[in-house]
Amino acid sequence: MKPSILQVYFILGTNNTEQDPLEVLEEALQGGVSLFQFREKGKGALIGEEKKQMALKMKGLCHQYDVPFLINDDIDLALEIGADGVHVGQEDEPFVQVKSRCPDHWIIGVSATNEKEAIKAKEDGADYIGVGPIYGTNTKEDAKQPIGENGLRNIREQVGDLPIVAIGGIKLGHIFGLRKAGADGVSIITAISRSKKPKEMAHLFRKFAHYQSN
Ligand SMILES: Cc1ncc(COP(=O)(O)OP(=O)(O)O)c(N)n1
Ligand SMILES: Cc1ncsc1CCOP(=O)(O)O
Ligand SMILES: [Mg+2]
Repeated sequence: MKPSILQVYFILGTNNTEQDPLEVLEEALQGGVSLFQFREKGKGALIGEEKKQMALKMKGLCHQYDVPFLINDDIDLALEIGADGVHVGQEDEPFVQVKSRCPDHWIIGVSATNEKEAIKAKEDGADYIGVGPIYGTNTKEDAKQPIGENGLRNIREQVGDLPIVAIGGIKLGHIFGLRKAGADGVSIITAISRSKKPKEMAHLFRKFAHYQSN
């Protein structure tokens, strides 16, 4: 997997916006997000057939824009609808088991909050790690204490060139510091999903991320 695919990694669930989630996703894709994760959990989250239908619509949109479509946590759904990958955390189905169930070409990401988790994910063969929360976030109810840019830097020092995406409370102005601390990209929910202009916001994230990488 090319690390540049992580440049602007947008995550969305239906409860992360007051707008039509499919419109928000399409705008974000038009703005230039490079990777997408469907993360349907928490209050009012869709389940069963409704969740599946939403996932299928989101996958269709992502593919129209040539953006890989990943699913958070729900490996069964990802396999059923033919996603392009999955993301799992430390409390989810173990990575090694997930890897053995999924096609070789899939992108499989793992969360890491500290150096030990990051090193283990690298040894296990994760395609990338989602490192955070970097800053405070209201989006994830069970989020750990923020690790800051120093925490990210320490993890980068331990994992060599393993692709890293930073996550948690990220706003546009954070990109430069995060790239400097070793992130290949940023993973965002609120800054795009609750923006009045998701397309413009996604475009700015892409522009900044791209500028920094050149
Ligand atoms: C890119 C990325 N990084 C981290 C996470 C968090 O995963 P997890 O710790 O399993 O928490 P939930 O998102 O499942 O609540 C992520 N989803 N994506
Ligand atoms: C899923 C997740 N994992 C760590 S923080 C977080 C939430 C990120 O959302 P936001 O960009 O709104 O802070
Ligand atoms: Mg999870």
